[in-house]
Amino acid sequence: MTNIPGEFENWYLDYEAGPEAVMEPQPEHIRGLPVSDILTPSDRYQELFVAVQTSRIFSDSKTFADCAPKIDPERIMFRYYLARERDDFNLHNFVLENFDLPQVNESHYVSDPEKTMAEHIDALWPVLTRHPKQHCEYSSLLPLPKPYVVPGGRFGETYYWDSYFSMLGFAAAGRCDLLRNMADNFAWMIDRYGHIPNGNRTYYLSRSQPPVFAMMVELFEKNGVNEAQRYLRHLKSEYAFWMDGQENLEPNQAYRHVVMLPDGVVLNRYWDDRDTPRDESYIEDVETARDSSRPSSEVYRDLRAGAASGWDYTSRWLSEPGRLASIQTTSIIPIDLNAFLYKLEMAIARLSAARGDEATAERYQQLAYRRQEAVNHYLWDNDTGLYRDYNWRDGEQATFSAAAVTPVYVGMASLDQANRTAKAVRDYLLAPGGLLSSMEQTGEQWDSPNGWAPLQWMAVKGFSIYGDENLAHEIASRWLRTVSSTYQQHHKMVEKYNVSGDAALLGAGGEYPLQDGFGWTNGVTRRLLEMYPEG
Ligand SMILES: OC[C@H]1O[C@H](O[C@H]2O[C@H](CO)[C@@H](O)[C@H](O)[C@H]2O)[C@H](O)[C@@H](O)[C@@H]1O
Repeated sequence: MTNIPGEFENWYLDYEAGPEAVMEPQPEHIRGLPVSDILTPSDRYQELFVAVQTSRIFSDSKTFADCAPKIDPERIMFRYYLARERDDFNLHNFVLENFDLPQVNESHYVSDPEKTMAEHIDALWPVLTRHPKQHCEYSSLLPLPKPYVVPGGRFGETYYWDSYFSMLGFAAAGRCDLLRNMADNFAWMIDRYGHIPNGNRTYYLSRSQPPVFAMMVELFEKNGVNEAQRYLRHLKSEYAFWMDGQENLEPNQAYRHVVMLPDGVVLNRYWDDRDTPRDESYIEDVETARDSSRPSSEVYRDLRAGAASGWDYTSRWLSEPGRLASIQTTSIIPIDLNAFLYKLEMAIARLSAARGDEATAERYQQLAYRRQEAVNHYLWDNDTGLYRDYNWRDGEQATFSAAAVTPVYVGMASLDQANRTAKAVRDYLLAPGGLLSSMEQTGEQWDSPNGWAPLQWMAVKGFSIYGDENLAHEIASRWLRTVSSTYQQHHKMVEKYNVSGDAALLGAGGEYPLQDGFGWTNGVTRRLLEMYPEG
């Protein structure tokens, strides 16, 4: 099979600062940051945490996980043990007296209906930007050295994979300051925590999210690779995190993110180091585990691994579509994760070669080719022409979903594979309002009828790289029509959309209400408007 390089054109970065070959890690006290609290709220507040979450005094389980204590947490616990013995004890009042509730900054933002959608998006970036000085001691928020952009709504912290798609919009708006700040924050987290967490919350530290740092770094590759060089060390550290433990595996064994297949090749899966209910979805996870006959710890681990995938939740991770308790994320080798890691291997190879380190370049290129071969063997179905996830425990391929565009997007597919993926996308996923997430309708938010900005972007860009400009333009224009008609009706951008029909509908499903803001929708839409000004 002939391969088409997954290069992006070096678009429009107007980045002036000189290249820095290495960005040395700096101890936190040098940067003036407080030492992070690595206890999550459930670790710290124990019985109080369980009481608050199970009594449902907040409709969203994330609210209490994001509360900041007004005084030292140990004193709060002391007060709690005394207060709860009293007959007139009121848990809700106790929480309000002892904690500050999270604020949603952009809820006060009033859209100007006169603004075009692009102007609205550009005006929102400052509203969605958080500054390091807002850190509260003992809150679950992890301080970051530089300003960062959040998705919006209940998501008041930075999110790993969302950020790449938001960054497309910063670049289109000429916000190179934000681009650099975001990339530097993620590099800093790799130094500080050994990986990029799901988001900058203590309760997100035990997992990561789809590894897209190599794609962020690629945004700095204008005029060769000089600007990207400063992140090479971080790319290697991130790779070590994802491959941790591979050297001790035997065939059919798995450890954290790595799985050894029967022929000795290693591919990756999503994972979370904890196996308890998620702090931010505590009661939801307890109820899901109750609905399963498996040990609760296994269900919790699979729910957490599903959150690490960014597709929380989807039929891709379920053995019985529509039944969340059948979740089996850790049994699945996902097509998108392995494509992102191919991209990471190729980025390390390319940046090492540019530095004259041929031995490292050669090693990572071989790793990438090996992964590509293994994906072709286990995750590519040549009979039907589909990329699918692979269940390594039962040795079967799963159903087709929009994740199949990822190998096209990263340049890992042959021309034949890309063309056959394009045909499958047209046949099964192209809907009037854009690209559906999957063919299943389960009530989960990463299934049909929902469409999400990151999936539209990877499809548009991927098919365009492989020369199918018709399909690329078709997806882009359908998506832009969906987003702009919703914007005209509601003057807002949201997290996900129902793309199944001609009329623009807001997305629904999943474990929390639809959020507006919204980082990655804004970023992808802004960039697509630039690529396709006529729609
Ligand atoms: O609170 C539940 C879950 O929420 C997050 O997932 C969803 O929002 C993220 C931010 O936009 C996005 O990255 C993810 O793809 C969405 O499914 C969070 O990432 C999960 O860890 C969390 O449990």
